[in-house]
Amino acid sequence: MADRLTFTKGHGTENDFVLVPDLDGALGLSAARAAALADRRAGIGGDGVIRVVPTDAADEPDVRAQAPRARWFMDYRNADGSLSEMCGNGTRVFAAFLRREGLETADAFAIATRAGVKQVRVDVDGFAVGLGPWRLGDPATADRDGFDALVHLDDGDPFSALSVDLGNPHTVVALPEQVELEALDLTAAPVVRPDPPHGTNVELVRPMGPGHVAMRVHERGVGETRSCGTGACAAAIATSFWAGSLDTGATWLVDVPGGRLTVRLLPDRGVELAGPAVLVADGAVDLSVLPA
Ligand SMILES: N[C@@H](CCC[C@H](N)C(=O)O)C(=O)O
Repeated sequence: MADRLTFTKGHGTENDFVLVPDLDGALGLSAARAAALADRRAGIGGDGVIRVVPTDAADEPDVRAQAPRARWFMDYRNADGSLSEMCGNGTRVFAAFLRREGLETADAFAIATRAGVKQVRVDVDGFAVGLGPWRLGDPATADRDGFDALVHLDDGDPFSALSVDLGNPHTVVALPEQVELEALDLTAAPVVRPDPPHGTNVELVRPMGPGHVAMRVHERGVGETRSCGTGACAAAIATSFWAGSLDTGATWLVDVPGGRLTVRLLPDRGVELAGPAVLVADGAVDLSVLPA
């Protein structure tokens, strides 16, 4: 029998992931293998691939340093194989996997990520995860003008935008009233100026009412996805900033094509994301069809 790689497929508001358990850290996960697993025709299919690995077996010293506080590391790669620092929806699906497998048994625990240790707790609808601290990309420009970037979607006028860092980079567009969110063409990557040095995820946001926005997202390393957890936090933070009230304690509902997320703004630039996590299937891939 050929050697096989076991996996679990999961999603959070239809942001979908292939989870690869590497419980002794012996397996590793190359960019080419992650991209092959994420391929929706020749692989399993997903917006990202998450290796589940003991924190003390991580390659990066900054991650290994988190081992005393968090036992498991969410090693995240986008569908194109690129590394990302953070994935908000991924943290919930990762947490659901750890609990189902008995790797974490408490209702609250910490996980290691490239953006630092994150606290997870079981919540009514799934899990809630602290994703802070956040920061604005260029606070001086943002404070002066409300915006620090421009986003070009096609040949039309660019949209004003605000960069928000949640460990990974985001650029949030405030859509003018006459522009329909559903009508936007996100098949091509938006062009952002000034050019973000490490690329960016782009969120297009429409206010729906007090504490409520709708959002579509073009993810770095993927394309348009049906949800983005860190993007939902960035959307809530940017919308609060534009409204002049970064109220801690405020709760935001963020509607995405794949469902609804809840974002809570917390003191000291904290932010908590809550939403569902679904483990859909388990299987095994013949290693001979995957790149090393
Ligand atoms: N979908 C994720 C974000 C995944 C990483 C992102 N594409 C990046 O490169 O930063 C989320 O739920 O936050």
